[in-house]
Amino acid sequence: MKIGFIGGGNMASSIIGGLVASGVSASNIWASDPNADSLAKLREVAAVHTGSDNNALISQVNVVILAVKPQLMKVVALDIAAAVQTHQPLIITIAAGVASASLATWLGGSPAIVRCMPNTPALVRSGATGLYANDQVSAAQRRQASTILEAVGLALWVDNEAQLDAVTAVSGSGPAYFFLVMEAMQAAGRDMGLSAEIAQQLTLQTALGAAKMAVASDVDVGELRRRVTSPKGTTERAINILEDGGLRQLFAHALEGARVRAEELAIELEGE
Ligand SMILES: NC(=O)C1=CN([C@@H]2O[C@H](COP(=O)(O)OP(=O)(O)OC[C@H]3O[C@@H](n4cnc5c(N)ncnc54)[C@H](OP(=O)(O)O)[C@@H]3O)[C@@H](O)[C@H]2O)C=CC1
Ligand SMILES: O=C(O)[C@@H]1CCC=N1
Repeated sequence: MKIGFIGGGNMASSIIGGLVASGVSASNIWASDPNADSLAKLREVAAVHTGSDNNALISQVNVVILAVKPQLMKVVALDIAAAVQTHQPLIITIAAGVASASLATWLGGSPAIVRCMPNTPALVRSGATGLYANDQVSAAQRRQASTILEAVGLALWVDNEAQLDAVTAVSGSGPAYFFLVMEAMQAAGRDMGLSAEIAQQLTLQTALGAAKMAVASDVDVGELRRRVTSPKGTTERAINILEDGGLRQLFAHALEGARVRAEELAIELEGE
């Protein structure tokens, strides 16, 4: 597999780091980006081939990962369309909100497209990615896409593209919800007299420990919560306050808002 990244920013850097750490040779990775600083940072991650010509990259590889900002996707796709039609690589797009049909229209022909939604913990190889393949993607190309995204964490396929909007709401935006909860817990700890440093360390270690336990556990997270909650104890008091405040409904409402916004973004980008 020869893999080319168009756009060599944060996400490209993290995926390249994951690929190399998982045994892919840097000599099989290309990246193109007009930003010389971005390319220099990538070369610090691994000795990949770098350049500024997106079309030259396409002639070298059989998998192209589009990792530019969503708003740039149309102009980049129109520019590489002829080369993609000639060389027929698998196209993997990680841009939020760019529908595979829009991308296929811009590229022309019948391109094999995998659209995916990763998240920022990919930067520390603990990402969660949802993937969708259009009808042109072969079984071998699906395996290639899985291999690439699994290099930076969990990678799960969804059956239809609309489900990527739900993936965006759950795991794409998800790290921000947990960061918000951590911010709130740290602030509450400080308000109760802990130093900022202690409130922060206790909060972060608790988040890490809870996540590790949840992933390793053979019971669901509801049961893990009940095991912390002693009858008439401290946790019960706090949980009751959160439940009475409508936390579950608030989360349902918030995630539905994110899902609807993902739908809106796709329509906005289609029209650009
Ligand atoms: N960060 C996140 O939380 C997530 C990001 N994504 C998606 O990943 C994609 C990349 O995000 P991220 O890595 O954070 O963005 P970055 O801005 O870090 O990287 C994008 C890179 O593309 C470069 N670029 C600009 N124009 C071109 C061009 N014509 N050809 C090639 N490269 C170009 C940019 O250069 P310059 O800086 O000079 O503009 C920049 O180096 C986005 O589409 C985003 O939606 C998906 C899930 C999560
Ligand atoms: O907030 C956003 O729109 C993007 C998509 C998922 C994470 N960040």
